[in-house]
Amino acid sequence: MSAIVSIQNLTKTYDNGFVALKGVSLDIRQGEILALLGPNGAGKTTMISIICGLSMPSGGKVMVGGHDVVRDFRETRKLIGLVPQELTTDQFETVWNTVNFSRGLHGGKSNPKLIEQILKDLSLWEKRDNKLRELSGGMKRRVLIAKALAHEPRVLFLDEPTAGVDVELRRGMWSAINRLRETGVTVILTTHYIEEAEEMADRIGVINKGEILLVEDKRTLLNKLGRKQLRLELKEPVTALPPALAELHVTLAEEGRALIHEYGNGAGESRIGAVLAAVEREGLSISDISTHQSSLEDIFVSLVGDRA
Ligand SMILES: Nc1ncnc2c1ncn2[C@@H]1O[C@H](COP(=O)(O)OP(=O)(O)OP(=O)(O)O)[C@@H](O)[C@H]1O
Repeated sequence: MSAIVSIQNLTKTYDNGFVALKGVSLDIRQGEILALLGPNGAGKTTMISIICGLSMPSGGKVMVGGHDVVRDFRETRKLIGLVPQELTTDQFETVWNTVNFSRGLHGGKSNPKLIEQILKDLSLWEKRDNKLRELSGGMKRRVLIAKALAHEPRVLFLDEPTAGVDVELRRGMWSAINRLRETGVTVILTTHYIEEAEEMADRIGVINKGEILLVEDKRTLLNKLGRKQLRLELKEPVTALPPALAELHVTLAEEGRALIHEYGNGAGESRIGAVLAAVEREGLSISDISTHQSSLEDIFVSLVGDRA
């Protein structure tokens, strides 16, 4: 897949001397959903603002659809839709007018059929004649997405699309965003909800203190860094771990009432069979067995420390 957004060695130093981006390089692939995770102040908004031409880079280069975001600002802006966190448009305007006007603002020819489709996709069609102030918070957020889509961008940036939105609506927005991807739009979203990244993203980028810590295919990331844990509850607690089990990297937990065996790519080959056979040989009785796989959240916390 070719890169629709190419970021090379991007730096940003604010006027007060604060270095918000320290040489970020990243290729965003045509048609993917990329989730950018990072704690507060990591530099996500700074990076998006530069890509969207709202802020000047201090160094490095950003290309969108083959155009330089500084030199060819008009060209790149046409290709980009940005969904900010807050709705700043006229609250007394209707949904239809707000979205339709947004298309005109970007120089697009009137296209009522397209606006109708966007509103239907985002489940806003029934509300098209309502004023924005009459909508719920979740609906207002969807109006923001509709506005950004009205000029048919090829790349859509969503800054915290579901912050403060209830679980049901969040799921609705996820499916709306997935439908967008099916139409070939590249989606970059920032989120604090790890679950959102886990659910939606093809790739995950982790940014911290102005640096990209990693960008990885979601499945690869979970396989590479995710650990699995086998847990055996013992009927009778033991005071010491039999050497045969210690050799298999089994540890004792809960004051001798449980045995833990870590495996998975991050912790070497699985030797579950050998562990179970050794438990049997040692004459230990098991009352329960469970396994646990570390989540994206575990991985994220281990990458950026407790600032997540
Ligand atoms: N205009 C500015 N002048 C000086 N420093 C700034 C300015 N704007 C942002 N910063 C600083 O740059 C850093 C990165 O901010 P940015 O908004 O990009 O982070 P973020 O990852 O989007 O955070 P959040 O998750 O809280 O939205 C922060 O430490 C912030 O205080």
